[in-house]
Amino acid sequence: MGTLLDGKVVAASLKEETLKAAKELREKGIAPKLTIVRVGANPSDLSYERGALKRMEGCNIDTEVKELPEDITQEDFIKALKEVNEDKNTHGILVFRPLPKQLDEEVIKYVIAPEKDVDCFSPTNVAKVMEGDATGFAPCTPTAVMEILSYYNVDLKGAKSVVLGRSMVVGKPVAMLLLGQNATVTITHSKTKELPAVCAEADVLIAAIGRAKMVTSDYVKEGAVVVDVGINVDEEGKLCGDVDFADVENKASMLTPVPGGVGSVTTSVLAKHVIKACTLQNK
Ligand SMILES: Nc1nc(=O)c2c([nH]1)NC[C@@H]1CN(c3ccc(C(=O)N[C@@H](CCC(=O)O)C(=O)O)cc3)C=[N+]21
Repeated sequence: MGTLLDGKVVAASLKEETLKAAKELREKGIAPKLTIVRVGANPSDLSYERGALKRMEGCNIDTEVKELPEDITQEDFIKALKEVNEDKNTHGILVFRPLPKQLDEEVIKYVIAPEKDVDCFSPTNVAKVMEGDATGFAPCTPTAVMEILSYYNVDLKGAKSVVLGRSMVVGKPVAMLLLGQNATVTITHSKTKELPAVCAEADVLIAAIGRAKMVTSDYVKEGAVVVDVGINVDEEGKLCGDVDFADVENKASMLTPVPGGVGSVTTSVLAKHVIKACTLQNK
């Protein structure tokens, strides 16, 4: 079988860098802090929150969770978010999404302070991802994909990369990040004609379609690098990716597992972004 791209190893390497940077900030009397804004108590938000809080603790980053009622009005939500924007002790803000439907994300995304927006909610940061402007914050999950590829020295220059999925949280931004590393990028989705054949041309395949085990060996070229961004639940109620691991593992040269792949690096990227935000705010 191919090489397992182990997210835990990549996460540990990122944590080392982040801890060192946190220590240096604290020596200057600055305590890096992430504030999480959560509306209600959605299980997938809570699951990410648990992982994020644990990771921040391990990286010596302070945290606060601003828990808001499920039925909060748009006006009250904006007021609460502005308070976090203005909190001098908060350097990074993570707003769990999607927000409940009475809240209009198309309006709220302009409210979050771009310099504290560590998961790319603000259009300012979305634009910076498009422009390849490193002063911004790309979303944490696509950045985790890039960290894994970089850690394992996957050469992206000129590589044929295919992104399966076009969401604003993964597909589109990861395509821009790959392009930034000089990959040749194709974005595919559920309407793509001859989808398996298009994916099977990829040297590097990023699966972010959100359908359990959809990517079988007929989507994969012999020797391809396959990164699985999916977090789904299978028939047995177990966590699984978009890739049918058992079917693909002997065809791919490198492959991420789920769990233990991209998902386990995402919170380390979040921590890295909080440190970056804190450093930039104290220049
Ligand atoms: N602005 C924003 N950004 C997000 O990234 C975001 C969000 N809002 N809202 C909620 C969803 C949900 N989400 C999860 C991530 C990992 C696990 C998860 O299960 N992680 C496993 C690891 C999985 C693995 O290893 O692949 C763990 O932490 O142990 C769950 C949920 C992020 N989200």
